Amino acid sequence: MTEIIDGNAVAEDVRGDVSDAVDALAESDVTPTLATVLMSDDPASETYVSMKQNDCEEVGIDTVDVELDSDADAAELYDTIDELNADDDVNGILVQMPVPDHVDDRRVLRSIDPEKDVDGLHPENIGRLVAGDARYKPCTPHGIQRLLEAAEVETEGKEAVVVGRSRLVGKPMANLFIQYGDGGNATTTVCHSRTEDLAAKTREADILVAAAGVPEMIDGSMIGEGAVVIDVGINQVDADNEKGYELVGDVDFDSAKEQASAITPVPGGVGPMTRAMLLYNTVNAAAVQSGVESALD
Ligand SMILES: Nc1nc(=O)c2c([nH]1)NC[C@@H]1CN(c3ccc(C(=O)N[C@@H](CCC(=O)O)C(=O)O)cc3)C=[N+]21
Repeated sequence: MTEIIDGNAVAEDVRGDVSDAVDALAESDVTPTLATVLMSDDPASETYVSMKQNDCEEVGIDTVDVELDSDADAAELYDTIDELNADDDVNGILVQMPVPDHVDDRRVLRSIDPEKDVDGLHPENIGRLVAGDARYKPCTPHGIQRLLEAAEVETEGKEAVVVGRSRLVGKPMANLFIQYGDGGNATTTVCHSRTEDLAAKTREADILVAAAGVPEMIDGSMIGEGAVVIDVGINQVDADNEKGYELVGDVDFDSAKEQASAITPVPGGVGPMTRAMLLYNTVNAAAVQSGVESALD
């Protein structure tokens, strides 16, 4: 039987740990605060940001909610970041990606105070991650590590194949797989849009992470028997329902499930874990900034 890895359940466990850590910080009069910054009219981005705020409320993290017009000057966003950097009440800053084309997203990530960069995307934090000295692990790859751990999937000595080389997922995921220690020590291949004979690579995977952002591009014929399949895709495709769309992954679930020993669904797989690890990073940020020990490792 193929195991369906339940991201909602594992995320609930993480939120429980986070909530306990928030209670412990309260004894030192510390309340973690996350600022979310949204500069987009995209309904999906709006939904994700409001989900992140609801998650915070559930575990006792305060939020600051900044929304900028998508056609505002880029300077408004840079100024907002400067203000949040200077605000001692704010422990974590998340600028929802993507930002509009007229904004330099690399400058955005560079300007967030690295200690408040709970997304783990500042060059200093990426550098530390690659050096094996991570401060905040980027939320999606970190969440995937937790999912693999929860499903008791060994990575050591295994073939890990990551499809996609994004800043948010593919690059940090591959880096975590090659690190020493638990959740690492995997022989790692990164595939992308220029890879020749993708299927030959993906079929070799013991652990396959699909993070290319192309709906259902990985089907059963591309998966080796018994592989563990982690689907990072959250693609909206038109559908004949109330919302007018449905979410599909980068993996064709039905055919992939025939081959895999374990697989994450979409929705209910990686997505909830990404949000849970943001809470985790925010609590650790609050602890570090207030000089209190965090109950989270
Ligand atoms: N600075 C930044 N950090 C991010 O972490 C970031 C970002 N920008 N931009 C966009 C992506 C996307 N992302 C998601 C997180 C959770 C779900 C999620 O919880 N999805 C639910 C379903 C949601 C639904 O029903 O629509 C699930 O898969 O079960 C989705 C998408 C974070 N991202």
